[in-house]
Amino acid sequence: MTGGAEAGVTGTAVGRVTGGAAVLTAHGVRRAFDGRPVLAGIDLTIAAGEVVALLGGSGSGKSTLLRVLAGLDAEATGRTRVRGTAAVVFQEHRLLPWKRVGDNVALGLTGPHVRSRVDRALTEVGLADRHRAWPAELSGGQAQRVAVARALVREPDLLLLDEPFGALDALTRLRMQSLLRRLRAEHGFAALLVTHDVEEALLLADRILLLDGGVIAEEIPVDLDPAGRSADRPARSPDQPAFGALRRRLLDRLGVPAA
Ligand SMILES: Nc1ncnc2c1ncn2[C@@H]1O[C@H](COP(=O)(O)OP(=O)(O)OP(=O)(O)O)[C@@H](O)[C@H]1O
Repeated sequence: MTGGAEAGVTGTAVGRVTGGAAVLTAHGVRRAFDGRPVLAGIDLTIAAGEVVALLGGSGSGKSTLLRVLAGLDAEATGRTRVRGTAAVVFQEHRLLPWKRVGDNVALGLTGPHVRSRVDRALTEVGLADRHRAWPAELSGGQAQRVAVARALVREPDLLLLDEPFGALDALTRLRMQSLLRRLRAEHGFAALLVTHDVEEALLLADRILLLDGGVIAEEIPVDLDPAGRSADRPARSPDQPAFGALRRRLLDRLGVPAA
């Protein structure tokens, strides 16, 4: 998906991103359901290559905001702009069950090198040999890897991720988090990650935004080791004291009492 104009939200693809430029800007985004405001004026900028996590309580409007930014909500108002190419990964894999894995990844691609691009993307998510499998033959984690490959094959400047690992078991989720860190280090895409999971936000993000009362109520830079700018740097760990302190601060802010 490329950032494009949708009724109510103006968005224009204006070419590839160059270093340091904002890959996403949103200004004054509002959305109400049945007269009840859910987004009440959101301003947001994501720099090229930056990973931003969007945290907030259940029903705070995280998925609504992501859908607006993805150009999937015609009713929202405000301005959004994506520079370059954006791709979305949802909590459910959304693969077409009647198409083989490779054809799902290739969906909508044109040009002479589709097959090799698809093979490369599947290899990058560890599924080089599942090209001809049907979605029903995959585990939940594998299906979600295919969904990531389908996004990756578009060489996105920005990934919009809506609870992408939320339906996976804890071990698979950890594997997917480290896959995302590695892919980000290799490809340098920016990402907006909607998550319920404070630890996931701290492991992956450069910056955390707290959505509350329809606005970005707080912005917290994650001042820990880089979350994967380079594949060989040690990954962040929940064992680090600074990590624990930030986790506690976020849980307090979300109203989760200390154990
Ligand atoms: N299509 C819709 N019609 C009516 N109300 C909606 C619709 N989509 C979302 N809402 C309402 O908007 C509010 C925000 O929903 P949203 O799914 O964006 O929250 P969320 O922060 O992603 O929640 P969760 O963390 O539980 O997924 C909720 O009160 C929800 O009921």
